[in-house]
Amino acid sequence: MTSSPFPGRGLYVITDGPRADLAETVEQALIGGARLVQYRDKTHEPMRRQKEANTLLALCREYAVPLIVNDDIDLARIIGADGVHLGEADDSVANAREVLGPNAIIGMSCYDSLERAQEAARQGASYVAFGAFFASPTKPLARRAGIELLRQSATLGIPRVAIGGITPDNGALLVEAGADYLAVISAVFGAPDIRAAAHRFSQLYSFDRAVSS
Ligand SMILES: Cc1ncc(COP(=O)(O)OP(=O)(O)O)c(N)n1
Ligand SMILES: Cc1ncsc1CCOP(=O)(O)O
Ligand SMILES: [Mg+2]
Repeated sequence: MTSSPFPGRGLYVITDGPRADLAETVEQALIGGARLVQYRDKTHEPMRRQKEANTLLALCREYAVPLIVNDDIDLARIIGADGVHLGEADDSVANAREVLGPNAIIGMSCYDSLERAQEAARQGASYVAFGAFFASPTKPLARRAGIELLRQSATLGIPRVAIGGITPDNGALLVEAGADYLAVISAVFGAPDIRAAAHRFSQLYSFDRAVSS
């Protein structure tokens, strides 16, 4: 099974539900340095979801940042998104790859399980996500993971994303432990200044940019 590489490390912002200023807030996060965007909307309004996802895709293209759709392989296919994020309630990596093709970015939630991550990598996932590492305001009942999982998964061979209650302050620990991306909702989209919040997260990876530039 082929998996698709995708660039770099950094801030991975995830939207959370309908909001009138969705596109503006995502643009602020992009200006602040977000390197991946996920459209996550747990409602069941297909027309609105498709319209919003299309708008975000056009915006992400302007900033050359991939757009990932949460849960919904069909929506990702219909709008031509860069990929999909799957959880334990969703379809398999293999099926998503079949539908979206070899270049799609396919992410898989692995919660606190190294075994699940190894299986996802074997099936051709582009990245795995662990967490929640901290108490999440967005998903208070999310299963918790320990930071050691990031060190234990160092040899997986695909990027590792950390999620759950991450702030610019506690995020440094996760980056140091090996998180390639920090996936964040509330500490970016709930911040009074979204661009500044995104910039603070991006700074946690500024060493990478200094090395690669
Ligand atoms: C990057 C990233 N990591 C984890 C999740 C959570 O996925 P899941 O467990 O399927 O939960 P929902 O987000 O669908 O509620 C994610 N979306 N993104
Ligand atoms: C979708 C998801 N899965 C585990 S925690 C979480 C929510 C992350 O949001 P926040 O950054 O607000 O904790
Ligand atoms: Mg899901």
